This record gives sequence, C-alpha cells and structure tokens, in this order.
Amino acid sequence: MWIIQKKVWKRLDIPGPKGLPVIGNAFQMISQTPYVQLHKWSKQHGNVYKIQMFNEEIVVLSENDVIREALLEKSEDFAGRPFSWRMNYVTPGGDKDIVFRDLSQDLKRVKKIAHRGLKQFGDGMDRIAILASDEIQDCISRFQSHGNTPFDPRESVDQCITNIMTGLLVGEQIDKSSHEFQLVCDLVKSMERCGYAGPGAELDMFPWLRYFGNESFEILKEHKSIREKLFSAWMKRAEKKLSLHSDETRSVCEVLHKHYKQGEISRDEIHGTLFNLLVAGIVTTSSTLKSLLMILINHSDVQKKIQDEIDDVIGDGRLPTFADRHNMPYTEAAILEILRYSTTSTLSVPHKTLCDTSVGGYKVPNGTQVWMNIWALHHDEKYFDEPYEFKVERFLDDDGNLLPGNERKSFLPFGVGKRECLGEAMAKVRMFLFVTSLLQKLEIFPEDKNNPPDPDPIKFTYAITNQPGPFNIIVRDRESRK
Ligand code: HEM
Repeated sequence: MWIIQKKVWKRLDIPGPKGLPVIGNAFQMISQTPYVQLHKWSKQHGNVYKIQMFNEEIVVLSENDVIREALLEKSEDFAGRPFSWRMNYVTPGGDKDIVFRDLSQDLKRVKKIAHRGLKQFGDGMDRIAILASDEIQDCISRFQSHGNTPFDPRESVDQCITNIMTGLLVGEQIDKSSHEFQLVCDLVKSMERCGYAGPGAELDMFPWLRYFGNESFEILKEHKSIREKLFSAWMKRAEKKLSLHSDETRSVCEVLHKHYKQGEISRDEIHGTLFNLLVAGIVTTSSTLKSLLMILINHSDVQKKIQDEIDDVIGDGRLPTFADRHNMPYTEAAILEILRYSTTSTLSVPHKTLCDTSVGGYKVPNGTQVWMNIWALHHDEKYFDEPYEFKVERFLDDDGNLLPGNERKSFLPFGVGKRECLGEAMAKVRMFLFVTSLLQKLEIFPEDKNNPPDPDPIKFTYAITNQPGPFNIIVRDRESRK
C-alpha cells in the first residue's frame, strides 16, 4: 500500500501539504470551509501546489497571476472538466450538458444555442428586467407583510430568483403555491445538498456505496426522476406554444425546441442545458443577494449611501431600470464588493488540463484536475487592504466613479476564458434591480440592533455556493424622500 501511495504522490513534481497514507489530504479537507484550508496551504506551499484526494493529485491555484495564466493565456489547455461519478450519474446523457462537459466542438455548439436562448431577452437584458420587476415587487410585498415582526428573508429571496429563472426558461411565471413550483425548488435544493464539495462527494470515491443505502445517492436518484418528468413537460409545452405563435420564440425552452427540430441539439443536451441554467441560474444569484442582505443589516452606512443614490437618480415616482446603473456607481460597487467579500463560488467549478502544459513554472500533465481558489484570489492582501472588511470604496476611484473592469485586479467572480460564466449579464441585471427596488421602498434592520448576526463569510454555509445560514431581519417602509 505504501509503495502505491508513494507512486501516486510522486506523479506531479509540485510541492504540497503532507497527507495521510492512502487518503492523502482528504481528511483535512472535510470542513465547512475547505477553501479556507486551501488558502492557508497556499501561504505555506506557494500559489501553485498540489493536494492528494485518495489516489488523485489535484493542482490548486491561488493567486491572480497564475489563475489568469491558466484561464486566459492557456485557456484551451485548462478548459476540461474532471470526471465525477456523481455528476456523470446525475447529468443527462452522462456529460451532455454545459458545466460538466470537456471543451469540444459539441460544447461550443450547445453553449451557443443556450446563449441564443438567453440573448432573446434583449442585448441589454431589457425583457429580463421586465420579468424580474414583477417578481421583485412580489418579494418586497412578502417582506412588508411581516409588519414589525422579525423574519428570515432567505426563502422569499430563493422563491423570487427561482421564479424569475423559470419565467425565462418556460416563458411564464409559475404559481408559487403549485406542485410544479415545489418540484423546481426541490430540484435546486437537492443539487445544493449533494453539490460537488459537500456531502455526496463520497460517491465519487466509492460509487459502490450506492448499493448500501447511501443517503446522497437516494437524493440524486429522486432528483433525476423529477427532472426527467418536469423537463419533458416543459418541452412539450414549448412545442405547443411555438406552433401557436408561428415559430416566434419567447422562452429558452422554445429556442431549444426550435434548434432540436433543426437537428442541432439532442434531447439529452436540452435536458442538460435546462439542468445547468436552472441550478446555476438560481443558487448563485440568490446566495449573493442573501449575503448582501446580511451585510446591509450590519452596515447601515452602506444602506444609507445606496438609498441616497436611489433618491438622487430614480426618486420614488418610478421603478428602477437597469439603465439607471450608469448613474449609480456606489450601488454597482456595493454589488461588486459583495461578490468579492462573500465569494459566492469559492472554488469555481473544477477544471482539467486537456494537454501537457504548465502554470507558474510547474509542469502539469494532460488530464490533471485543477482547482481555482477564487476565495484566495478575492482575499489576497497584496490587492485588497483588510480583505475581510466590507469596503465598497475599493471599487471606486477618487472621484467616486466605478473602477473600469481592467483595473479590478484579482477579481474573477464569474471566471474568465473558455469556461467563463454564461449568466453573468443576467445575474447583474437581477442583482441590481433587486437591491435598488428593495431599498427604494424599505429600510432593513437586524432583529436585535445590539446583537446583529455575524456577517463573517467564513462562518457562512458552504454548499455549491457560499451563503449565510438562518438570520432574521425587520423591515420598515421608508418615509422621507426627496
Ligand atoms: C452571482 C451570480 C453568478 C456567479 C457568481 C457565477 C459564477 C460562475 C463561475 C465562477 C463559473 C465557473 C467558471 C469556470 O469554470 O472557470 C460559472 C459557470 C457557469 N455559470 Fe455562472 N455564476 C452566476 C450566475 C449564473 C447564471 C444566472 C447563469 C445562467 C443563467 C449561470 C450559468 C453558468 C453556466 C452555464 C456555467 C458553465 C460555463 C462552462 O462550463 O463553460 N451562472 N458561473
């Protein structure tokens, strides 16, 4: 056993923390915050190091220069996705989706169609903004319905973002009290519960556990069966609607169906794309907004500055539009700062090399799994002074203007290069409209002003994304405005 262990460990000529025989560093990684442990190791072993998870060595990149080298300069080399038994089981057709598929002509084809599906909502995402507005107003009314009583806002935020996403996918709002809506929520929750770094990871190492009543496997099995029925029903509805309005597409499902009829996308690829858009499109955005609420109740000064900007630019006579962002640098900077501070996608999605290559001067052979520690990138003291403090001003210049993209160093909340996020523009529209619509109408407070919940993101819950655990807020209608 020791000889096998030794052989595996010596494969990559890259430094790394010592692990235990056979399991390597797996035990040290079982923590609520694996990205924090990985960040600590980077301080001891450098910005490129390796860890061992059982019989696999994984390269971890932890700093701006090396992450950009891999994702931008050598984008094609690092654009693969490692095999995961769990994801292969749960993904339609094994790997016929977008997120978990290697870079290939097929991936490019499906990504292009998915992009077209999202693009039909307007280059400036104007139709998304209209769809989002109704749902956000509904969420605000739910908040108001609690009067002066404290409540946990997380479920209402989840429901709001879920229904915006399903609205885009199927072209209509789903009744929140319906069985269909509950199924969508269950699908998303089961992926949060069994996402790649949390419980369920044991199935990647020991797939045979599924024969022994493994709880994660039972959840994934249920997920697959619900999803199959739900997506088949959505696609049937899309086909019917398309025939009614002479092939003019009005939803992502309709665009997918149109391309299916033209033989450009398979049924598994359609289900894979819907699966990705639903999960990635909901969990990430709602986690970021929940983190922002947590910050706002801890930083009344930030809340006040956003409200001042809303009063100056929008007033209270109309609803916010996405175009308002051009005149609201402070609000935009607050959204960027929450993406940095809480880092929704702490370890991004794992990458894999598609050829023999190198990074930071180290050789990395074909087929090596590579993790980008976005958390470490976003909390690097070299680029951010007091990185664990929430400071909106770091994204503003001396005149209060938003820092241009090329000056935002060590900041990649949506990734970059061949595998960059497909939904960045959409996420930004929804976050901007949510924050401005909410703070236009309401002030929000912690349940106990003298003892607000701890906003430290290291204490958040880490599933697929980093997000706060239970916390209560109190809302009050805003009174005096310009
Ligand atoms: C705050 C919101 C969001 C954040 C922070 C976020 C972040 C990310 C990150 C870090 C990646 C991985 C990049 C890489 O592999 O290097 C990613 C990929 C992806 N995201 Fe997002 N995302 C967000 C919202 C969305 C939305 C709204 C959608 C869909 C409508 C979406 C769809 C995707 C897809 C399909 C991929 C896979 C791309 C590929 O593998 O080629 N994301 N996202």
